Amino acid sequence: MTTSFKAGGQLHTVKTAVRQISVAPGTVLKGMWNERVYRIERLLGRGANGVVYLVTMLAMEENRERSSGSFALKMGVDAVDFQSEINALRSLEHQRRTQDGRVGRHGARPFLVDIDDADVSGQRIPFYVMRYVPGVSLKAYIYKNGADWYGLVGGKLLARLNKVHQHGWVFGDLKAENVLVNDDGTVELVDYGGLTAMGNSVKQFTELYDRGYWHAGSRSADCGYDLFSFAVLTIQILGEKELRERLKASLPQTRDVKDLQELVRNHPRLRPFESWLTRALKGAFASSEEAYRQWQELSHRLYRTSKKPHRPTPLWLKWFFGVSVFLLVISIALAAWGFDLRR
Ligand SMILES: Nc1ncnc2c1ncn2[C@@H]1O[C@H](COP(=O)(O)OP(=O)(O)OP(=O)(O)O)[C@@H](O)[C@H]1O
Repeated sequence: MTTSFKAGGQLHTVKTAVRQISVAPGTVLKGMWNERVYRIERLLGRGANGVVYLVTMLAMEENRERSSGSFALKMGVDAVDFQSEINALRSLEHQRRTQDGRVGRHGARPFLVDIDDADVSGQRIPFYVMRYVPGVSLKAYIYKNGADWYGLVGGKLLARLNKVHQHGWVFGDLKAENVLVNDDGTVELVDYGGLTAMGNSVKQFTELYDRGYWHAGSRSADCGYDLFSFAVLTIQILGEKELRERLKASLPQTRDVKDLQELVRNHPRLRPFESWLTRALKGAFASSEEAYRQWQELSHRLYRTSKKPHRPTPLWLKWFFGVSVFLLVISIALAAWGFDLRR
């Protein structure tokens, strides 16, 4: 759960109202001010601040509706709740247009497409439209494909964070749900509500991944803040059960980064990453560029010395193997009973 600068009671009211938002697939929404039209395709996710749907933008051409692309549309209860996310996306969009100079090319899709209100069952609902990121959460990806893939995917996530840092930002609210991984292993970040300019104070974060919560440093936005969250994320993905047990056994006031370091040291899946994780937890990397390079070196070394990440065996191959073994056993049995198989 994300903690933000809202007062506790107010946050609770927002969450309850957000839970009640539900729009059926096929519903067509029209923005009240910009008059763009969207068809709801399916629910993508639900958070504390809003509900996100996959939508198709519809354009009218010769009195007929024509689809003009897929996007993610986030609805909430109060436009103020979206303000920090919208500001962040606006800044990223501005940067994309001015610095990258690649508008319109593949891979340079807009961060922010529209901001408006819509009438949903007689209620005015604020929404904004952003680029759609295909994929599943990092946790779901590793659960499906196996922990061996973490070295590769973790490297791609660090490369993304490095890019954010190079543009003068800190992501701020890094957590498993905000990292989406595509089938081909492409990693993208979603929910820019925690994006903070370097040097300012991070205001939207999730306690578990927060450096301040572990008494390991301030909430001042520097690249070490995101690298710390990345280290906790790694511990959570590779040692979830042990981390949960540790959290249950300690009080938030007494939580200490040493608990995390000890967990890493004693966990068979985390120990190979110990040197890197210890540096990230201590804030000892000079830059995320250095952190990325060291992660790549380490995971290549681990990849070469351990077994290669396996791809799941296709079902047909398992059946083929099973049937072959069965036929072999039958043949041996028949031969043993004196049947001449050549007759
Ligand atoms: N652009 C996007 N493309 C695809 N899926 C998205 C996109 N944005 C959000 N989602 C999905 O919707 C979920 C909720 O969105 P988001 O994290 O923005 O909500 P939130 O209310 O800010 O959540 P939190 O409780 O973490 O603050 C995400 O975890 C993700 O699965």
